This record gives sequence, structure tokens and C-alpha cells, in this order.
Amino acid sequence: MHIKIGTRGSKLALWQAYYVEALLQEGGVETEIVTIETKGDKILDRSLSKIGSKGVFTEELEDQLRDGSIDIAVHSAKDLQSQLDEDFELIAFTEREKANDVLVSHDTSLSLKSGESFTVGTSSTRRIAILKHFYPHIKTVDMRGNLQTRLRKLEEGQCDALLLAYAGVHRMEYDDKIAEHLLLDEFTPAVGQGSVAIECALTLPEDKKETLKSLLNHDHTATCLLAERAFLKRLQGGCSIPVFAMATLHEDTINITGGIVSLDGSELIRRTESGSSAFPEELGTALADELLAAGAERILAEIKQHL
Ligand SMILES: NCc1[nH]cc(CCC(=O)O)c1CC(=O)O
Repeated sequence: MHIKIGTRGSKLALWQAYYVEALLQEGGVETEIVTIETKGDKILDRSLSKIGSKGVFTEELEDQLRDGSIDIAVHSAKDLQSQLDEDFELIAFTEREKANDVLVSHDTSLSLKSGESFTVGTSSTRRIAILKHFYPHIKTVDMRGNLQTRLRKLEEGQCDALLLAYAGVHRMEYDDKIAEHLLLDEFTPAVGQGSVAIECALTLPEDKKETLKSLLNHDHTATCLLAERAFLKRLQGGCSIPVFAMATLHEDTINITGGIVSLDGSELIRRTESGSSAFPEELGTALADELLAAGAERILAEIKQHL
């Protein structure tokens, strides 16, 4: 069997594609990597929320899935919108890396907890709003671009630190620049953070789908991500909305914590729900409904007016 793997060209995206390639090759599958540039890679002077969150990093990959130029597209699970177009599906989620955020700096003595004021580069509305909520003494500057670009901007002194996903920092081997691991109950990660998602066209032949699933899918991770993604779908949050959720699985029980924070950080709502691993999507949806009733509906409406 031969699988053509489509990926974005950033160093992190390529790492993820090589990771998937290695898993396939171990299973005796021949592979080929096809690098594809997306709108999100090209447009670097506007925030993601202004370009439009839908498909910024996926559209060009999906065009090639549709015409068969590639068999699968490899994405950071957290970059994927909650609702794919109807002719695509996610057939696998790889084993999740530690999902937390980290503070990255040349000065590894920096700490949000210290009370000291410094400037953090990030353009994630989730991270900015959570910083405003818990650490109002921290200044933020907008910092888009792929990991390499952001690290260069840090180097140039455009900020004192970056706020990033541990998964990406670790994959790029910048662990020695981690100043602080942030708490999951303050910086609850974005939905899907730390896992790699495999997308294909519905029309991909069944034998390929079976092989891909058996070699790439991590059942435990997939159960958690199904709950998180159902949560995101109900809240209709793209990656530009400060919504967060993380599920964990212990035996047959999923625990999921999720919430939303207003853009100025003044209001943060967070809830936890538990339920059977047999019904991950129902659990994610129920958590979202609970939040909507508890004020998330109003916060979401306010956010959508601003973006
Ligand atoms: N939005 C960009 C993005 N997409 C995935 C990761 C990191 C890897 C991951 O979470 O899987 C990052 C960088 C970051 O947020 O620090």
C-alpha cells in the first residue's frame, strides 16, 4: 500500500507528518510527503480572527484530498474547525502529547506567578484573555507566524516571553527555553491540543481507511477528542474564540473540563462533567449546554460582535 501524506510546510507541521510517516512505515506502508502552503501560512500580517477562522490552515489541503492528489492530510488537531465539510472525515487521532501550555523565554527564571511585570507574545485570544483574567500585570503583544517566526521575534526582543503549547515546543526541541509549565486549571488547553489528526476524503478506499486507522489511531486519545470536539461544535467556537476544554479518560469514565472567557478577561466560566466513555460526544455536548445556560451564550454573543 502507498499513502500520500499532505502537510503544511512549517517545521512543526513537517515534524508531525514525519511522525505519521514513521508510524505508517513501521506498519509496512509506503509513503510520500506532499507539502502544501495554506492561506494561514501566507497571510502573516493579520490576526487569524480577522482572516476568518474557517479553514485557514486546511482549505488547500482539502482541495488535494478531494482530487486525490493526497490520501491523507495531517493537522494539529487543535487547528481543525469543529465541523468539517461533509465530504471529509477524521479517521485517526494520534496519541496525545502533554497538553499544557508553557511560558518560553531566554530567561528561564521568568514566572507568571512571581508578580513581576513583563511582556508576553501571543495572538491566541484564549491565552490573552486567560492572562488578563489571572495575571492582569502581564502585558501582551500580538505574535503571529509559525513557531520559528515567533521564536525569532522573541530573540529580537519584541517580547520577553512566549506562551505556547508544550507539544509544539517539545517537538521543535526548545525544551531548554521553557520557563514555566502552566496549570491546566488556569490555562486549560484549546480543544485537541497535543494530538495530531488525520483527515481523509470520505471516498478514500476502505482498505486504506482500515490500515490508517489501525496504524495511527490512539483509542484513548480519540475518545477524549471526540468529547472535546463535540463541546467545541456546540459552542460553535473556531480557533479564534477563547473557548477551552480538555478531557481525560480513566477506565470507562471521561472527565471533561471546559469553559469560556470574555475577551477582556473579566468573566471566566469553567465547568467539569463526567460520563461514560461509550458516549463521548453526548458528554461534550452536555457540558457545552451547561456552560451556555451558565452565561457562555451571552459571552459568546459579545465576543462575536468584537471579532
Ligand atoms: N495554533 C498553532 C499551533 N497549532 C498546534 C500547535 C502546537 C502543537 C499542538 O498543540 O498540537 C500550535 C502552536 C501553539 O499553539 O503553541
